[in-house]
Amino acid sequence: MSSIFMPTPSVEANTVSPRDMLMLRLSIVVGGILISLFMIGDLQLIPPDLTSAYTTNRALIQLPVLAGLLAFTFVPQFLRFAQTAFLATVLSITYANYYLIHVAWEQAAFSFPYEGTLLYAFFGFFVFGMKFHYALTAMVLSSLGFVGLMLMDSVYGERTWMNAGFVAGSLFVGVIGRHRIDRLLGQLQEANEQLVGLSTIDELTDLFNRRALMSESGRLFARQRRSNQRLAVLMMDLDHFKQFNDHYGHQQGDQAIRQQADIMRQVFKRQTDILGRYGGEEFMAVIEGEDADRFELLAAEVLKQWQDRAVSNEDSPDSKELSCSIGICQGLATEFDSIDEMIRMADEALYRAKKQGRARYVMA
Ligand SMILES: Nc1nc2c(ncn2[C@@H]2O[C@H](COP(=O)(O)OP(=O)(O)OP(=O)(O)O)[C@@H](O)[C@H]2O)c(=O)[nH]1
Repeated sequence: MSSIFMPTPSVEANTVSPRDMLMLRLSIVVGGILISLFMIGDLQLIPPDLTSAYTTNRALIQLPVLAGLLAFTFVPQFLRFAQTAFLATVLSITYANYYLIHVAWEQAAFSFPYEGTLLYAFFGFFVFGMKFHYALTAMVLSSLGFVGLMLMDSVYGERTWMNAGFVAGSLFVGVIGRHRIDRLLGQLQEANEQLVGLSTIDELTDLFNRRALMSESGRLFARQRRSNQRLAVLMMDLDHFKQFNDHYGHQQGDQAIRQQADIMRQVFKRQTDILGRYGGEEFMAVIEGEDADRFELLAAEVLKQWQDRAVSNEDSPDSKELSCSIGICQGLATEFDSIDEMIRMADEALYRAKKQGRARYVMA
């Protein structure tokens, strides 16, 4: 879950799904509704001479602060400053509430309830999803503000310091809860990344495995088709690899497979190039490009890299050095039905390369 509102350590706060954004806006509106509902209840309870101060505080400070946050969510830079905005919002409405407690005490000796402090902070911690450090800052500043208020006005009589302790203690529990959630989300994200790695990467070569290769190349094909661009599928297969394996052993065979992967990484360097192990000693590269010549040059470079390495293959009936054969299918994506068709044609070209004597490439 890559969201700024349910943050994870490795995710920067610059991407968020439209659904998360909608949920955030809805929660701000719900916060506004809650404050409005409190107003209806409070106005029945507070002394009449406090009505004006109370209404001004709620309607002209607290609700506009929430409205400001809501408006800010529509600003393009919001994601960069979301956490700061949450902190500022929580502190603004909390301190507005402190002011209300102060005014109620001063004007009418009325002990206005303090529980809003907890509700506002918890709303920030768990509904907005404030990160741990922001939640900690909110806790410290809210607690200090409350203690300052209690030093100024003994609003709750002999329960004053008990209430102050209750506020600070509750906020502390909230912050610890936030910390645990952040840690668990971080662990979840890590496990998720490992699982994605395991399910997409071939262990021996670190290239894409067949499943990932198929889905990534299908995606590239669709993209090239939409923009009527060219792409190529190169199927590569080590020559007489059975003899190599039988002669040098399976571990050396694995080493040769890794070498093929290294060669591919050296030759196909573009970020958009999709490289994978199709199975056994068969490999595939799916690449985009402007002209067919480039694809041939790349295939020739793979062959040359094997020549340069001069890895012996004693028992090979042809050349005594390890080589690979390549089948290429290239063209505008719109000329093909699917990536599967291109793979099939590249495979047929590979078969012809084998038939024609191996250590070469053949165009479909
Ligand atoms: N060491 C090792 N060998 C593998 C692996 N996967 C497949 N092989 C071996 O690759 C060999 C493939 O043999 P064949 O399909 O007969 O192909 P070839 O001998 O390369 O012959 P041509 O493709 O016609 O040139 C088999 O001996 C497999 O055991 C692997 O992961 N590691």
